[in-house]
Amino acid sequence: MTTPAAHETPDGEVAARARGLTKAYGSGETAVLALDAVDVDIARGRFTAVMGPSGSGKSTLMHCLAGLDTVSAGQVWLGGTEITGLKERELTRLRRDRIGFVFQSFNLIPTLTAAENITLPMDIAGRKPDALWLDRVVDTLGLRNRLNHRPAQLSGGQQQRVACARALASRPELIFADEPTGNLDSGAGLEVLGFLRGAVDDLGQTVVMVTHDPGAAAHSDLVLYLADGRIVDEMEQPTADAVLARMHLFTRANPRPPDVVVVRGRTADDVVAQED
Ligand SMILES: Nc1ncnc2c1ncn2[C@@H]1O[C@H](COP(=O)(O)OP(=O)(O)OP(=O)(O)O)[C@@H](O)[C@H]1O
Repeated sequence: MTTPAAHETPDGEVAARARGLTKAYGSGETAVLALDAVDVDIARGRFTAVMGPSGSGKSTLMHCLAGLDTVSAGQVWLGGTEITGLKERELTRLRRDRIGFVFQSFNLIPTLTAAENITLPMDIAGRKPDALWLDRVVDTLGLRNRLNHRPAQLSGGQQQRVACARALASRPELIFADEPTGNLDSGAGLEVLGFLRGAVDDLGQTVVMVTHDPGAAAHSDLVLYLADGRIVDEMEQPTADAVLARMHLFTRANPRPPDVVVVRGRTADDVVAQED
């Protein structure tokens, strides 16, 4: 590994960790506290969804965990590497070598074929893809017959599958997906979510997905709820109904969630019972 490890995290099962993660934009009266002393562990080999109202800090959390944004205070680790304090060049290398990204808008290069798009980050890095792994990724994502197509010749769902394959190609430690189904119809969205689920279950990958969609979050193992820059709740083994009920609880009963977590539970019935 080329990136210097400053401090080791105590737990090898954690793919990413933040302690006291604080991010403020601007200063003085116009300052915005996007993240307010967040502590979070992203478990290795799991699918974690991050939800919360618009402006709650979801993208900022993802960007800080991925080393795309600097932090105002606190520490972030990727695996055993503390990334807070790394120089931009080191961060660029770390992102390239150890993190995969899937964006809402696919971000494919229109002049390249699907195959070329998939291997582009590794080509830029001068790394040779592991052929067996790449084969497995291409087959898992059902792209075998589309490898010579350019993005314009592919449906939205197929383009996002190419983007997923690109994120997986280097077998990264962590994949961040920011609203990966936001530009897809529900059928194509379900397909992509199924593939992200498969990347965790069948390929042993770790996925963190930002989403507004309870149906998408239901594909994850764990939902983290952000509000006002803080993690205010979490839900294991979510269902779409339970996620929806929890969202309603925050927006209807507690537009500004309290300091402490007051509601835990899995089903809509649980939430209604506690509201009563
Ligand atoms: N570059 C920036 N400069 C100033 N303020 C910013 C910047 N980026 C984000 N913010 C502010 O930080 C807060 C958190 O933003 P963030 O984009 O993380 O929220 P989000 O939960 O991802 O929202 P959305 O669901 O709408 O994408 C918001 O108040 C936002 O206006």
